[in-house]
Amino acid sequence: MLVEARGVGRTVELPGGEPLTILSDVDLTVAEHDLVSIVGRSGSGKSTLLNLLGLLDAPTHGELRLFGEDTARLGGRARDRLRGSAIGFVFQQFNLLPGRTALENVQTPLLYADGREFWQRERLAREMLERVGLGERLKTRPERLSGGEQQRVAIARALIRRPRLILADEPTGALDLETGASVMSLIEEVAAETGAALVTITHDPAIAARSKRHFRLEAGRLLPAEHAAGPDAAAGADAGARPDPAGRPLHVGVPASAAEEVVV
Ligand SMILES: Nc1ncnc2c1ncn2[C@@H]1O[C@H](COP(=O)(O)OP(=O)(O)OP(=O)(O)O)[C@@H](O)[C@H]1O
Repeated sequence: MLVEARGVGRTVELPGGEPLTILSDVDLTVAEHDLVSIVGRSGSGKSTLLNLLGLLDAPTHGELRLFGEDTARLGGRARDRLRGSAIGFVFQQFNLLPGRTALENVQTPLLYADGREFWQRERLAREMLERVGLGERLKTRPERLSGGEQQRVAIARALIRRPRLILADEPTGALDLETGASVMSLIEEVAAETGAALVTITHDPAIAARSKRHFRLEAGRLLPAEHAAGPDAAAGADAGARPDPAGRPLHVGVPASAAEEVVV
């Protein structure tokens, strides 16, 4: 199992000393090849949960095991190492280094790798950029690429170490509908090739519908999306068959029936 969260929560202390619970009692398991979506209103705790799964923050309650390891037992260096080698992040804002070429951006994670990955970083980065369809833009800087191309560079950078877990936070939030769908297809294809699991946080029901399992966060609690109420409820049972706002059928990467499967 890649992720096993049991009763996971996070409470922070406000400046006045009062506790604020941001997440509580989250139970979640994620296996290889899993495609999980999490929707939720602004402030419901989505980024907080993703930061826990990405070893960027630590839970204050419960048990979080990643790749079989109890994360509470990991020291700082072990966490950094595990994050770098096993987790790939894709963000809404592509977070590319300006002034560096696509090739340089994609190589960045390998600067901290050992052995073959380090020495062959340029070749690996070139292969990855070819894989995402940017083999002709290796020497181009992000500021001269379109949003969709920049996200492809970010995906190549996130996936160059073949992470077992891909965490995507609003990966299509800055892209138009069609570019967003093709970027999602690309992430899903690369995840399928490597057996990685993909956990996507999104406001977009069409993006959520592409997953196999659907959840929503409500005031810090993780619920199956079919129990949802409110504007994001469409990410649950029937989202796979919904037309997009322009009235076209959605390009979904999974059969509509898969969008109905909710497993907790
Ligand atoms: N360190 C912190 N101290 C105090 N409050 C925090 C802290 N981190 C997060 N919060 C609060 O916890 C809630 C959840 O935050 P989080 O960023 O996880 O929400 P989100 O669902 O990702 O929102 P959005 O969709 O707007 O990004 C918010 O109300 C936020 O202000």
